[in-house]
Amino acid sequence: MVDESLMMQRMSGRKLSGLIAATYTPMKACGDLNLDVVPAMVEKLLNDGVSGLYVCGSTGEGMSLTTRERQLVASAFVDATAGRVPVIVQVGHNSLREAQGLAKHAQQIGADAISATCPSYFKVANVQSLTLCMQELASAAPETPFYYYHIPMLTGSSIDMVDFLTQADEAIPTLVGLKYTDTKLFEFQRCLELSNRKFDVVWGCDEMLLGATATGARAAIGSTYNLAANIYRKMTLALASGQLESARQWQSKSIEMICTIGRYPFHPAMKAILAMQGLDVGPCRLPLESLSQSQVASLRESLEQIGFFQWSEDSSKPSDA
Ligand SMILES: CC(=O)N[C@H](C=O)[C@@H](O)[C@H](O)[C@H](O)CO
Ligand SMILES: CC(=O)C(=O)O
Repeated sequence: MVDESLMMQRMSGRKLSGLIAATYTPMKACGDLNLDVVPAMVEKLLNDGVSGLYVCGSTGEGMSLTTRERQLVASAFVDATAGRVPVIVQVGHNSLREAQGLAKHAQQIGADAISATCPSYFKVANVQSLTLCMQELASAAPETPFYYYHIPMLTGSSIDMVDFLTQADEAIPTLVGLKYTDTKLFEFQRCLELSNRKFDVVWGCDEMLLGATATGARAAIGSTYNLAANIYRKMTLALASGQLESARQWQSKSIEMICTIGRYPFHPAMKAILAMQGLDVGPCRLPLESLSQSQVASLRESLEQIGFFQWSEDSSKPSDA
């Protein structure tokens, strides 16, 4: 049975805020999980000032893991975090039954929230169908806040999110908001402003965080907050103190970093950068062209050239770097 009072308590105005890292899933060279590294990953992120973790998302390769592995990864991050920041577990699956199992497990281990993409092999074609799918999924974790994960570039379902929030509000009692990974700032703004700012709509495109912050974003979930949370924090601080030009320069550093990484297979390159920062999280699960030694060397050189290692670590202004 749904414990309404508990639900109300958990959801009463507690919105996410700040930078939430979409964590990598650490693996051994052979491709098996390497969960021993999780505590060190969590400590690094907390030291970097990250204010939440998003586990088994796109960055964490949730879709490439077995159900059991996803449960183990979720438990490892929840345990290592020990309540210091919220942990959101991504439970989307092409099989809604599997997704329900993951949702139930996430609730049992005490995840602060769950989040899910829609099924994507057979496309979810309209808002009614999306609402029904997510209702079925979220009902398996009736005491855990739910964020729908809107990422049309990967799911192929670009359903209007204002329509979805409007319909799903009643149908899904645990729905608290969205992880919005698209570039339509106007749609994001409408979602934020819907029903007297009822929903927690979290921004998911790191290279446009400045625009999203100006639009009203209070929280962002992304992959590059694993590597360079610092530059985004400086950007947000600059914006908050009216230094728009400086804020723009920090966003421009983020774009430069992402474009540099984007010249290589993206996720393996991100994992290689974490290794440069002292955290060996191994290869990716899919054979996504692991970087050769010479590619790692050239990635490092390109990052040095753009000043990445200075501006992701020190506290100087971008113009001083
Ligand atoms: C597809 C994907 O992984 N999107 C992430 C968030 O949802 C982002 O954090 C991007 O990785 C980031 O914005 C770089 O393009
Ligand atoms: C980046 C992101 O938000 C994800 O990994 O799902």
